[in-house]
Amino acid sequence: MKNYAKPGEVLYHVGLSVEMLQGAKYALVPGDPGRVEGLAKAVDPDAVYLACHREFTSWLARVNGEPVLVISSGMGGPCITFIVEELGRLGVTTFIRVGTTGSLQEDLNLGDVVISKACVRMDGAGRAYAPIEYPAVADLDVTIALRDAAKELKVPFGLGIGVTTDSFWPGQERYDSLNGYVVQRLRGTLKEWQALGCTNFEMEAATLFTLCSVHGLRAGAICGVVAKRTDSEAVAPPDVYKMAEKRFQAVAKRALEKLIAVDKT
Ligand SMILES: O=P(O)(O)O[C@H]1O[C@H](CO)[C@@H](O)[C@H]1O
Ligand SMILES: O=c1cc[nH]c(=O)[nH]1
Repeated sequence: MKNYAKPGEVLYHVGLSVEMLQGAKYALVPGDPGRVEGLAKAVDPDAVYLACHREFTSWLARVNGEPVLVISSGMGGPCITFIVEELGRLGVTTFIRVGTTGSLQEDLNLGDVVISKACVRMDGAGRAYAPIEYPAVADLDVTIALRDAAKELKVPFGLGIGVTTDSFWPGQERYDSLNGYVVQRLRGTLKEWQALGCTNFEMEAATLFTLCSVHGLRAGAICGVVAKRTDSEAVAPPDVYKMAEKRFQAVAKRALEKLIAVDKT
């Protein structure tokens, strides 16, 4: 039996109650709190601010009349566990991560979007929920909605297996860290993920997928490419981010419309 929140109960970390969510079953989840308002208004110009607790800034939007929560997760696996645990208790059943990423394949360019059908579990938080042999897979319907939306909007996209890490620097084999050092265990991993056909590095999707599968919830992920790791370790300038942001906002909105329509049938 699920441990749902009681009426009037404001959950400790996200600062939200069932009443504030107005029945929202869908959540769009960017990492960055600064991205929430823009995403909420792109989805619904009349979206309203809800709360700001720790890294969790939240707004409520409507898509075809259906309430949709837009809430930041903060960075990394541990942070996104709070989103699944507390929003799950508030009745959210579908989570779409809307983030940024570093691409691993030559044909995934800066500003493109990448949809994850599964992720390699290089995170730590997910291990508290399921042994490492358990796969981090996205929900099929959510993934298809994201793919079809990207196709329809003619947004350049890739779809594949991402790699979720706990560390932006050595975990993603970056040598431009404070001490420039990557532990032996992680040297050569960039090439290996590329050889295995993985699409991208980011830091939350595997944890989200693992927790959602374990809890019987749905999850998907779409990320804009802000670093092209076949070329360099650097993060691209803001104009690239802006282009990616417009694209992932549009795809997320269209995917939600599709998903909501399918769910109603
Ligand atoms: O842009 P967001 O959603 O935060 O996602 C990516 O950006 C952060 C690192 O720069 C990590 O959280 C990573 O997953
Ligand atoms: O290279 C990148 C870019 C964004 N987010 C990541 O986790 N890695």
